[in-house]
Amino acid sequence: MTTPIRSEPLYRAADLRRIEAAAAAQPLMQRAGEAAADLATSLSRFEGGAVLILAGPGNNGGDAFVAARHLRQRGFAVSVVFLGEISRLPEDAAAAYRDFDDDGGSALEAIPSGPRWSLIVDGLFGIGLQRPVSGPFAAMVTAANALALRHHCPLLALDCPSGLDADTGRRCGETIRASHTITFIAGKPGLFTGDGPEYCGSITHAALDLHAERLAPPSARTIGSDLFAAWLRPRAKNTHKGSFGNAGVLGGASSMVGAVFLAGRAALKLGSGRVYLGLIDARAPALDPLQPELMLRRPEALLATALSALACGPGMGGSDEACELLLRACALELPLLLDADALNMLAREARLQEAVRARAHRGAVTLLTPHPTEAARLLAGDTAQVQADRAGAALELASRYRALAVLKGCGTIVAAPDGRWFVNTTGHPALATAGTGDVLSGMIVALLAQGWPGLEALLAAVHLHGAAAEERVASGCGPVGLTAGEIIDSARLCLNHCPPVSQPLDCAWPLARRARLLRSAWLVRVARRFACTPPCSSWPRCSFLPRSTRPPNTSAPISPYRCSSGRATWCTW
Ligand SMILES: NC(=O)C1=CN([C@@H]2O[C@H](COP(=O)(O)OP(=O)(O)OC[C@H]3O[C@@H](n4cnc5c(N)ncnc54)[C@H](OP(=O)(O)O)[C@@H]3O)[C@@H](O)[C@H]2O)[C@@H](O)CC1
Ligand SMILES: [K+]
Repeated sequence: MTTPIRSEPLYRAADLRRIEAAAAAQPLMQRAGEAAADLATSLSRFEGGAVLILAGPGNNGGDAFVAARHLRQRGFAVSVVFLGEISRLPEDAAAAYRDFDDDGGSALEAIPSGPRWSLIVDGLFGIGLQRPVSGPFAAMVTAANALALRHHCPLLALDCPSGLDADTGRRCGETIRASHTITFIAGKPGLFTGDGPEYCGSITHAALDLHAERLAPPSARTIGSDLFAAWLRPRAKNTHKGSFGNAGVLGGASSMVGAVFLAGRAALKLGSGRVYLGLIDARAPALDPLQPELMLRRPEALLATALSALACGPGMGGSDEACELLLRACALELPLLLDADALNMLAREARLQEAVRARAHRGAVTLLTPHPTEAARLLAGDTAQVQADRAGAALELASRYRALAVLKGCGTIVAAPDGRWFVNTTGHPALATAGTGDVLSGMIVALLAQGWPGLEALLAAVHLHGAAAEERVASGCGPVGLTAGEIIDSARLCLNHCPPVSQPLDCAWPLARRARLLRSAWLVRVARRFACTPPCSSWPRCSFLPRSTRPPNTSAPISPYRCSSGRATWCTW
């Protein structure tokens, strides 16, 4: 399993500007360029090989000039192609160019044809991208992508791939398809949602000696198990099935009964004490032979059952009967999850919308889990609009329906009506198959039934659902042909292996801070050993992952490179 342990802060460009302003006195561009050069050194296919660096007209180009100078000094054959006017460079970038020039470097106007590139570095645009990449910039992006493919060399993007909107994850014209991205100061939401994961490759974070959260509150967070670890309590000994809630699933119109079975099986295996299914199809079987623990009922009987939480929508259809059942479900005072057909009915029926909003007034939790097309229906827009700003769409859903909202897809977004939002970093394209949404609904309702709060249940289920797909693919079951039902056992495995809040994480920082205050070299050594994996020379400036929270059996390196200066040596994604 490669489940991220810690949630990380994410900043939109406007919020990052606040951090940059607060730290304006610090040589951030020098640190960014140096961290980029460190990573470039470890990525380059040949020591001292030919490195192509693209520099743009803003500060992203400045980072590129600093990196170029360092790489030249380390013996690489560096070619910098600069698109812009030197006289119009911003102040920091102009200084970076002068240093590069003074060091004997020169900027070219076109990509030289001779060398076999060992590495390509993209420093065209970062968070300052304003419009679609076109004209000579687009030609440069196309050429860089083609060269990286032809020369089988890594393509390293500085801060974010040029052409990718770092706020939204939307492609804006021609876009660099990076194999690696080094992102500065803090993560940006667009790297993790929409087109971001496809275009960023492997993401490394260089904090540039800043602690972003001390300078500005984050715009959002990635989902890590620390966000819900408090609810991962060991089961008490003196318990019984009644201690873990009654989950209900309502749906299963004619020819769509399987959706309810999938949700029900997932609810059972994610720990709900009892699971009841209400099937609309009058000819539905009375038993799930593969999961006889599930209790099948007529929908009316399900709504009369003492449930702890209810999911409505899997295979529900859109009949008048389904709509009436949904209205009755909305009147119940229990956590209510609406998915699939229930969302389509909600988009269509004003009285349902009223009923959902009324739940918020009564303090009843409602959760919506649309995919982008369902979200578009709920927002009376189109799918492209939703995908253009996934976080914006999820927040709008949460506020319009006064409900917790999940916008599914690559980099699932979880949004709360109070404006908080989260981006999931687990998952796999193997999930793009029928029934995986039903499984997610079952997982969520299981956690709700066990008494989890709505937001934590959503965060955990979304995170574990993605982790389960990764686990299935890693074990050879997929990506092609992975079925929704196969995810359920892995989700159970992931839940049972999910680490609760770790002690070292909580106690290492205070210990380390105290050590620094006391200037005790011995205590510092102890704190460092306790906290860092691997022990890191740049402590306490680096971020550390406690040994005990390292994902078991992970093949992914925690720290893919270690810089010679001991600066910015960490990667958490
Ligand atoms: N500030 C700091 O402290 C630090 C900043 N850092 C680095 O700076 C980056 C942000 O720098 P930035 O704000 O200068 O923006 P950047 O991404 O270089 O682009 C702006 C330029 O591009 C132009 N332009 C935009 N879109 C275009 C298009 N489609 N086609 C053509 N031109 C287009 C735009 O022109 P304009 O729109 O003004 O005409 C302007 O000239 C950040 O990502 C990080 O890498 C790090 O060093 C850490 C410290
Ligand atoms: K870039």
